[in-house]
Amino acid sequence: MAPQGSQAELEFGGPLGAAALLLLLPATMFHLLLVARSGPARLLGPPPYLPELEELWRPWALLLCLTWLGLQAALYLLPARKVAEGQELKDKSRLRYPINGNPIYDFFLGRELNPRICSFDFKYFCELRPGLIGWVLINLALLMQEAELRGSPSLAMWLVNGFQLLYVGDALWHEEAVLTTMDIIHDGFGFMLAFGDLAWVPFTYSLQAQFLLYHPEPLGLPLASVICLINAVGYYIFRGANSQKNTFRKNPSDPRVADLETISTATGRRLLVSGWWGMVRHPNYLGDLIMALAWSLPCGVSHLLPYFYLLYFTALLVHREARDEQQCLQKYGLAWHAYCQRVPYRIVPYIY
Ligand SMILES: NC(=O)C1=CN([C@@H]2O[C@H](COP(=O)(O)OP(=O)(O)OC[C@H]3O[C@@H](n4cnc5c(N)ncnc54)[C@H](OP(=O)(O)O)[C@@H]3O)[C@@H](O)[C@H]2O)C=CC1
Ligand SMILES: CC(C)=CCC[C@@H](C)[C@H]1CC=C2C3=C(CC[C@@]21C)[C@@]1(C)CC[C@H](O)C(C)(C)[C@@H]1CC3
Repeated sequence: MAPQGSQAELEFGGPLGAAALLLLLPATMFHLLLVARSGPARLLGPPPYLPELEELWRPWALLLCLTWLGLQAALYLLPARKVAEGQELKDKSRLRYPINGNPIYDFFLGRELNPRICSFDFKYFCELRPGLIGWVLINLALLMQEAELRGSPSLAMWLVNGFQLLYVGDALWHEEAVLTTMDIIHDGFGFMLAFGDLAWVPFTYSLQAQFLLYHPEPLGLPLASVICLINAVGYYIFRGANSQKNTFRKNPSDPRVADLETISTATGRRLLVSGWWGMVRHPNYLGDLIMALAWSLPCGVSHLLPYFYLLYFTALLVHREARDEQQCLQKYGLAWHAYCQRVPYRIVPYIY
């Protein structure tokens, strides 16, 4: 988390940006859900209707959410699990004093870096399990609803379910890699991650399946094969890049990465300058974006709504890349400049 106090560099547009996002994120999520089930499914138009307040309050829905979190928390606490050591955190041994923190900014980004009760780590717990598995369950429910409605799920629905199941399965399989993300090391546990993990991910990441339930899209085998190929290329780049960096960070002399070219930094850590990380400075983002495209294509091109994820995700990754760049510049100084000269493109080769 950025140091607190007057010299702290504020991110996300500071308190004003944080206040805007506090309102915009829930509003966008409701808008998308209302629009997805309307006939015209117009992303940019007003919502077709606004539900009454009573419609938004169902005691059993709250009970369901709490049961879901409780179940995930119980599984998380199971004693039969591997204990992994995390990265050294940015706040190391420094004491922090709550002087003049901006309440809106702090509420959005969170003051506490890794809030825990005993061994229960709230941020780590929320980052993966309830939201990501919830997303797959919502997708599955929509697939079954389509089967009830139309006799069988459409090919487009199968593709969207399959691609996103692969993505979530991959995240859970490589669970330990989450410990090196900026969310765990750098960001506090505030509204952004709590809302992002528990509401935004399951409800907006399942938008394509929601759209398909109300707007069936006929899809032939040839086009479906091309879309599968696009997803496979994206996944290959995403997994290849993430695994290469994780292997290198764990053990630079691992035979799978030992031959790659690197540059030294003053911290003693080295930076990869060949392999995936010699192509662009964020090859994993490129793979993720290609997959995002493959998740939207089964929904056809008649509506913008199924492409919302691709648009939002592009903005999120461009912003995230800029934040990471800033942090790496602070960490590695001149060595980072040398890396940028050697690998000039950030995400898309020869374009960006
Ligand atoms: N679906 C979704 O909503 C989202 C998905 N993601 C995905 O999460 C994954 C993780 O992304 P993220 O946490 O942003 O960060 P990255 O996995 O890209 O990690 C960035 C860090 O990697 C290290 N690094 C950078 N360049 C090099 C290099 N050349 N050699 C060795 N190490 C290097 C640096 O840390 P250090 O040197 O300290 O190791 C840097 O801070 C990505 O695949 C991304 O696409 C991310 C956000 C949202
Ligand atoms: C502005 C806004 C909507 C903020 C919320 C952002 C969060 C939804 C994302 C921030 C980083 C994330 C990651 C994943 C999911 C989305 C959030 C929480 C992730 C768990 C998805 C699966 C990947 O394999 C991953 C584990 C690498 C990834 C980590 C980052």
